[in-house]
Amino acid sequence: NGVTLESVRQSLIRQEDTIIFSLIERARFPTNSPTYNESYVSTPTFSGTLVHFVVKEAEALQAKAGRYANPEEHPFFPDNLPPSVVPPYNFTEVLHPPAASINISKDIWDMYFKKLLQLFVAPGDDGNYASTAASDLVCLQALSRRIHYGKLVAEVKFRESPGEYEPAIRAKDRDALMKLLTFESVEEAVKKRVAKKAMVFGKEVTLNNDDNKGKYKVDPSVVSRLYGDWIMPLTKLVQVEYLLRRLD
Ligand SMILES: O=C(O)C(=O)C[C@]1(C(=O)O)C=C[C@@H](O)C=C1
Repeated sequence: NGVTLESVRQSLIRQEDTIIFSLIERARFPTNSPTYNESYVSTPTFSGTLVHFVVKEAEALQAKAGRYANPEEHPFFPDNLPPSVVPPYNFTEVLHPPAASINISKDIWDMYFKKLLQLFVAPGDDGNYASTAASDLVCLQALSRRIHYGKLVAEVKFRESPGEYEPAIRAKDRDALMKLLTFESVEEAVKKRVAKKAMVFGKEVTLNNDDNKGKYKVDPSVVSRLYGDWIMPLTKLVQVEYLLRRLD
């Protein structure tokens, strides 16, 4: 089949649009801390935060609709998901089967709530907790898809030069694998491009030509930082995990 490093990079570039728009949508709301406070939700059947509740219930619904039959999708709460009600689609098998056991959703969840959110959301409370949780869900799913896409990136890299990767895989040498799969110049380009996209997508659009006064819906330098400090490192972690299992 026709996956190349070029084509997977094109997909990562396209996914930047989705991620940046999702951040812009979340940034419409202030922090809204009750969304993340366990004492806010009261039901005898669920204990946890509102965002946990919304993500779990949304995943149950989407599981029924077949979302997780796609190897590119990874639920945050994989335990006890209901079965799909739709017939299976025959997705082409590109990944090495042990890939299915890799799910770093927990790390993505922690990164998003403990690190990212406070960097691009203004403090405050406007009562829109349900919409806030719904926006978080969209961000989390976009980030998860991008980060787990590292499986495919790693597969393509392995296929292009198995001889380079095999010794490091056999030696279980994570540092060597990390070096092999890293392209500094690509990472620099990603950071610049996402900042530029944040400028373009996050501009106020008016009919006059008034300039934007340097105001954007999410700070372009923050988007660049999210990618450099969190999104790309987790994508690389997925690549290392994948490669370590590539010869199993
Ligand atoms: O483009 C690649 O080669 C990737 O592996 C993707 C990615 C990224 O996450 O954007 C990760 C590691 C590389 O150093 C460069 C970029």
